[in-house]
Amino acid sequence: MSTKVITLDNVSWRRQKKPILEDIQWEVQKGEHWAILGANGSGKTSILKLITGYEWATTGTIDVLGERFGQTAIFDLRKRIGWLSASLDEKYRNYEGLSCADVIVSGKNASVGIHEQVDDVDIQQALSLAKEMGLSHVSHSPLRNLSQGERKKTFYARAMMTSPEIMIVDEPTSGLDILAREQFLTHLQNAHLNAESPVLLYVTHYPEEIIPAVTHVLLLKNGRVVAADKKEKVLTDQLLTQAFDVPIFVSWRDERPWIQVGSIAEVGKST
Ligand SMILES: Nc1ncnc2c1ncn2[C@@H]1O[C@H](COP(=O)(O)OP(=O)(O)OP(=O)(O)O)[C@@H](O)[C@H]1O
Repeated sequence: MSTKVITLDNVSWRRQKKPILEDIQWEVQKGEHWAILGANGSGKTSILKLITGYEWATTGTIDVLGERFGQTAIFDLRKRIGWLSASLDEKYRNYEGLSCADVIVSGKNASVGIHEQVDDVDIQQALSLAKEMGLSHVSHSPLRNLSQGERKKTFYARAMMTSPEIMIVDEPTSGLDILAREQFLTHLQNAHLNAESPVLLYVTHYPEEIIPAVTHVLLLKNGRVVAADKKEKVLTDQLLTQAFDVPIFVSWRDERPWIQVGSIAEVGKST
C-alpha cells in the first residue's frame, strides 16, 4: 500500500499570466507532519487551494490521498481533509450564540451552524474532542464568551469532527497572546502524537511555532520551493535568511527552533 499522502509533481499555477507557483515538487508521506513556511505572498495559501481543489494547477499533476486531480470527485476528497482557517471567525459571526460543543458538532457536516440532525454519538464525540483540547470547562458556553485561544481550539476540534486524514492548520495563532499561543501549540502537539492522527499541514510565517510533532518543512519564496525536507535540514540560518530576506539565526531549545533576527541593514552581508 502506498504511503504517499500528497504528491505535487512539477506543479505551476499562473493567474492572468502571472506566475504564482512555479515548479513545485513536493511529496508528503504518511506519518509525516509538515510546516509550510514562508514570507507574506510566498505562495502558502495558493498551495493549500491547489491540494483542496479550490484552484487548478496550470501545469503538473497533483495526487492527494491516492486520488489524482482531474480524475476524482473533489467533494468526496474534501471531506477527508480538515481545514482550520482564519475565515471561520467571519463565517460564525451570526452564530455567536451557539455553544462551544455545538460549534464542534457542526463540523460533522462542514456546515456553519447546525442544520442537520445530530445524534448522541456526535455529541459525545464533540465533548471528547473538547476535552482533548482542554475546553471541557467552556463546552456549554456561547461562542461569544470564549477567549481567542478557546475559539481557535474550538474551531480546531470542529475540523476534527470528520476524523480527517489531512489536517490543515492555517496561521492559527494570529490574535493570540504568548501564553494562549503556547497553550494552543501544546494541545496541537498532543493531538498529533498518536498513530491515528491526521497528517498535519501547519502554515505559518514564524519558525518558532514549529512544534516537535512537525517532522518536515516546506520553505517557500516567491512561489518557489527553497527547501522541502526534514525540519533540521530546512530550519538553518542560511535557508531562513534566504527565504525571509533578513538575517536569521536559529537556536534549538526543547525541540523547538527559536530565532533571532539581525539588522535589516545586514541583508546581503550574512549570506
Ligand atoms: N487568485 C489570484 N489571482 C491573482 N493573484 C493571486 C491569486 N491568489 C494569490 N495571488 C497572488 O499570489 C501570491 C501568493 O499568494 P498567497 O496567498 O498564496 O501567499 P501566502 O504565502 O499565503 O501569503 P500570506 O502569508 O500573506 O497569507 C501573492 O502575490 C498573491 O497576491
